[in-house]
Amino acid sequence: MSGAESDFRSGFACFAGRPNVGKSTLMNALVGTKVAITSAKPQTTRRAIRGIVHRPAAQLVIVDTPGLHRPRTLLGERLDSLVLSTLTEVDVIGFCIPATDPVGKGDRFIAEKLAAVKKTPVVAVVTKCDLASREQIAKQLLAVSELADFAEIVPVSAVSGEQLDTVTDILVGHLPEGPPLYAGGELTDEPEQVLVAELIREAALEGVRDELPHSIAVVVEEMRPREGRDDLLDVFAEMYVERPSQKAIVIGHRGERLKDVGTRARKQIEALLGTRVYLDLHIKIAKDWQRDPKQLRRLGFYD
Ligand SMILES: Nc1nc2c(ncn2[C@@H]2O[C@H](COP(=O)(O)OP(=O)(O)OP(=O)(O)O)[C@@H](O)[C@H]2O)c(=O)[nH]1
Repeated sequence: MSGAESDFRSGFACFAGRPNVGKSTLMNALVGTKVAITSAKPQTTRRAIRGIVHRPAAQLVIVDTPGLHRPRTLLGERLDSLVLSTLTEVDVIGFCIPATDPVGKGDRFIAEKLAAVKKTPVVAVVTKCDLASREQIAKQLLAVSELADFAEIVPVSAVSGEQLDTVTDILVGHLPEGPPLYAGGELTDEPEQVLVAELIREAALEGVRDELPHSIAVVVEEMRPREGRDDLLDVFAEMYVERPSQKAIVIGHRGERLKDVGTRARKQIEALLGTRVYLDLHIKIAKDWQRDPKQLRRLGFYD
């Protein structure tokens, strides 16, 4: 490795914190205008990626933390392996606490959970500082310092942009040395429907990748909030295989496999979009779609 390469740092960060503390806004502000929710996954990491911060000497990949965003799952029995594995897989955790609210029970609860993930350093990020006075910020920094033993504490405002670079620098400081995980151009700006389709395809391929390496395509026909419910998104998707024998594999004995695929895909989609999802998934046979230009276009593979 050359000297320049060995100075390069790359790795993963995630943000935790109570709802509404400004995690999404901060992530988007750090990533800049090129916000990309992408499901691209390096190596074995299977997390939804929020965005990638490119620096001359570093690449910071911000991943979503399902569960720790939402009190329902946080307080429920679902502070489960998914959340914990995300927390242990990242190189640094940003714990967001707003400057505007007193430190409370919810913050303490999350702080304890984060402290239990001993392996991963936690940086406390005091958000929304544009809404607080200097004294308020100073007091909050002190209160936060008493909450747990953080690697660092940094005040920031995603809205005014104050200290955004500092937050990035601090997070990057906790990344290991290593080459970029993504090429600059690899950062896609794909629409959500494409990402959702990709998550369903991934779930369908699990366990049958060898049998059906390239034969599954997924198209999300429609995504819309359930009428009268602002917490539920209906996702209508079609999965295409090339032959009846493949359909049988995907469906599995008594439909068990398809049910599993639906459940796993739904969880991933919920984590990506941060909302509850009803997934309506059907399988269709598109005979030899890989060799048919018209079908390829329909399935989203353009020349
Ligand atoms: N003034 C100000 N408002 C902010 C800032 N960051 C976030 N907000 C606002 O706070 C609200 C919540 O922000 P989000 O980024 O959605 O918070 P979140 O933590 O991702 O929320 P959940 O998705 O519910 O977990 C939004 O109305 C934001 O516009 C900030 O730095 N300054």
